[in-house]
Amino acid sequence: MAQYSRVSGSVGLITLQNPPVNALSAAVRQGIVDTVKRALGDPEVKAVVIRGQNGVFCGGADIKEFGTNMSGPHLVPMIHAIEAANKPVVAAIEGIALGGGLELALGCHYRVAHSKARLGLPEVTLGLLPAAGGTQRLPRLIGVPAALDLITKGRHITAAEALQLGVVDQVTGHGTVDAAVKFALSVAGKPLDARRISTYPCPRTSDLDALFEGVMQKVRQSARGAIAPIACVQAVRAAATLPYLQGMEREKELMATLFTSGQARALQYSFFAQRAVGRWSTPSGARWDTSKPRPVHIAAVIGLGTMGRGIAVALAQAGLSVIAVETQEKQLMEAKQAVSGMLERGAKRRGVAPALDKVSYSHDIKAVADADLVIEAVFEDMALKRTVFRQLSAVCKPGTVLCTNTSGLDVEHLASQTRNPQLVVGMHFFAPAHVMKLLEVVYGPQSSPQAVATAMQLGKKMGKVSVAVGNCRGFVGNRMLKPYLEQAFFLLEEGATPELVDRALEEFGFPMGVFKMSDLSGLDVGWRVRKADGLAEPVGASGQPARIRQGQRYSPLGDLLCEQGRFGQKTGRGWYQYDKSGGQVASSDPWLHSFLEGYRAMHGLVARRIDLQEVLERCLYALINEGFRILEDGIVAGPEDIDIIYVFGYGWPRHRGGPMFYASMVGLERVLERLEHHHKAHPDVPHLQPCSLLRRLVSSGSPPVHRWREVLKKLNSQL
Ligand SMILES: CCCCCC/C=C/CC(=O)SCCNC(=O)CCNC(=O)[C@H](O)C(C)(C)COP(=O)(O)OP(=O)(O)OC[C@H]1O[C@@H](n2cnc3c(N)ncnc32)[C@H](O)[C@@H]1OP(=O)(O)O
Repeated sequence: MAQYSRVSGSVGLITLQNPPVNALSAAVRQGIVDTVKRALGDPEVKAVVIRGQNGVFCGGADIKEFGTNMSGPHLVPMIHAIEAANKPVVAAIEGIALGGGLELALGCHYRVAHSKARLGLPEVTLGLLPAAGGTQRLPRLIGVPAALDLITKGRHITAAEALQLGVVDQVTGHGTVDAAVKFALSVAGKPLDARRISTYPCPRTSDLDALFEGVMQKVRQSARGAIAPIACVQAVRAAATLPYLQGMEREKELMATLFTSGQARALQYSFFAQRAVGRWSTPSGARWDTSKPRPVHIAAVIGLGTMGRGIAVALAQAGLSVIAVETQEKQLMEAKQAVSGMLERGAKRRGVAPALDKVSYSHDIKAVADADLVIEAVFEDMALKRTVFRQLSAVCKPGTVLCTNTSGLDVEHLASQTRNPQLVVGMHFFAPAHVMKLLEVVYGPQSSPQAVATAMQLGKKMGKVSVAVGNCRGFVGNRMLKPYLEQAFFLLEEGATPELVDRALEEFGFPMGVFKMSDLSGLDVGWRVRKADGLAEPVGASGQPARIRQGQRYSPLGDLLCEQGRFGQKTGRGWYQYDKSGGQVASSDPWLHSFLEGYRAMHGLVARRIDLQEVLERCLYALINEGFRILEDGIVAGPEDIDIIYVFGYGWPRHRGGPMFYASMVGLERVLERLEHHHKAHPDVPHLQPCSLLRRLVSSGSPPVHRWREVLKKLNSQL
């Protein structure tokens, strides 16, 4: 809706009303059309101001309407009518002007913004382009290079940057609407021809072809298969080379292709999934809206290795007082230097003062006595963690929430070491912890709703996307990673190379294939875990055959590489070779290929031709199958949790929505059929055996992913 009033005698004031972000729903668009008509038809009105209710100008088109039968007036003619008006129209921008919201403002003759407002055309992040004239007006207003930067990245800018670029005409630190009304009165009656952006020629840029070629190349590289950024470049090119109306036609054509694409559906799903994970619930009935978090002012970190340092930085940057504990004096000194450096670099990037005084350091665990919450980040060793939790339980004040940053060990077991197991949860950060957005908050059967709520809220404060998950080996992300890695190893045994497997996954959209990723994170990490699990014993030591362990097919390839000291990038050798220890550019390693040949020969394996499709099916469907098991086990509340974990923590391409969304796009029947096929070929691989939830979903008619929660509830109630 839009409300109309008259202010200061001769200014028509239009207020968009659609909380929380005044999205341009059909009702709002109709309201704008009606109120603009009214203002223009009122002889007493000399100028018009458009604002949004509750200090928010407009968050753009109503995303919830996409995929429905959209009714109501179209944005493009509505904005044209505003631009063509014979009375000045001023946008009063408070809060945000995003997407269609900014396009509406660009249709106005003037823009006045509050200093705290943020503006942008983020459509590309939803798999779209600014199709209400944004790709045609913005380059005409601020030039092609700046417009390309904003439109292809979907970057939000501050009011100060908007003023500098020429997107807005005035910035105010006080009442934006008052300033806009005053502005409107000052321009009433003045000619408007020079204020209609669509009539501007696009500012000339030297060597346009070279500019677009360069940008297109960069965009293709970073898009990893996403089509919207490419369409954005094409649309801006139309602005630079065609008359306005033809450019608008091109914008419409490109948008039509994007609008119905699977990628746009995936990205819009991801937008809502990211918000859905904040409305967490646990099987015991704890919920985001009924569980009250404890206030956390002082947080402590135990163990200042790579993870602990990153966590301390993230906590300090979020404004908490941090007690950083490392028992080894030398490592404490090194950590102090490293943390200070990270804080300084981060502050420089963000243009703020470094929060150095927020962190205090100690080698004594008793220093955490006053902390409201403690995050243990010591070496991934259960015995060590047990000791730390017993100590924490003894030294911390009553009510302190105790968290472990384990990446997969049993949170419940750690809780059992303490006097108050209900106050124990997992906070599984991803490296580097001050950069990566994902946080898995792991609740055990005894974790109190308050402890879960406290960790979830702290994650939010730290700028993380936090997902509440149940306690199981590897939680969600690493549990699903296991079958994925296992398939990659098996494919090598059967004839693939690391290069082939990585190519398939990178062409799918992962930033790095599984073997390059393994080289980056260190092969020794998984080796240690497999040794602890009694899997990675040298052949003969266990009396087990090399390729069968604990009754299942096993590939010792990773262990054999580790036995050779090939730990990946850090040793300059792994699945690839690097120019030096710590080198980052992977190149194919002839040694590895002859090693694989020798391995196959020793085990009587005959290499066969494996294509990219088989790599994708084996690796991704095995991972997805585990996702269904996780849903079946009630480890997460819905598929959105899994998808967000994979997009934010494991490099799953966002334009493919996440593994569970992808499965629903491929078609559950197809995923089931291919898993059955691969399981038949490899009956000794339990991870390829389709999980019963997948079968049940297929029997229920393969409902779309947004209906799985409901179907899951129904299926569970029938058990
Ligand atoms: C074929 C031709 C069709 C023509 C279509 C014309 C195309 C126009 C292009 C567009 O305008 S696309 C939309 C562009 N806008 C955006 O991408 C903004 C998306 N929103 C955000 O980035 C953030 O929500 C925010 C606005 C910065 C606010 O962030 P904040 O953290 O403060 O709150 P949230 O939790 O994110 O959001 C609160 C609440 O509002 C819902 N919401 C936000 N934006 C929209 C929107 N544009 N449409 C509908 N709903 C929106 C959000 O989902 C939250 O609600 P929920 O119930 O908690 O999910």
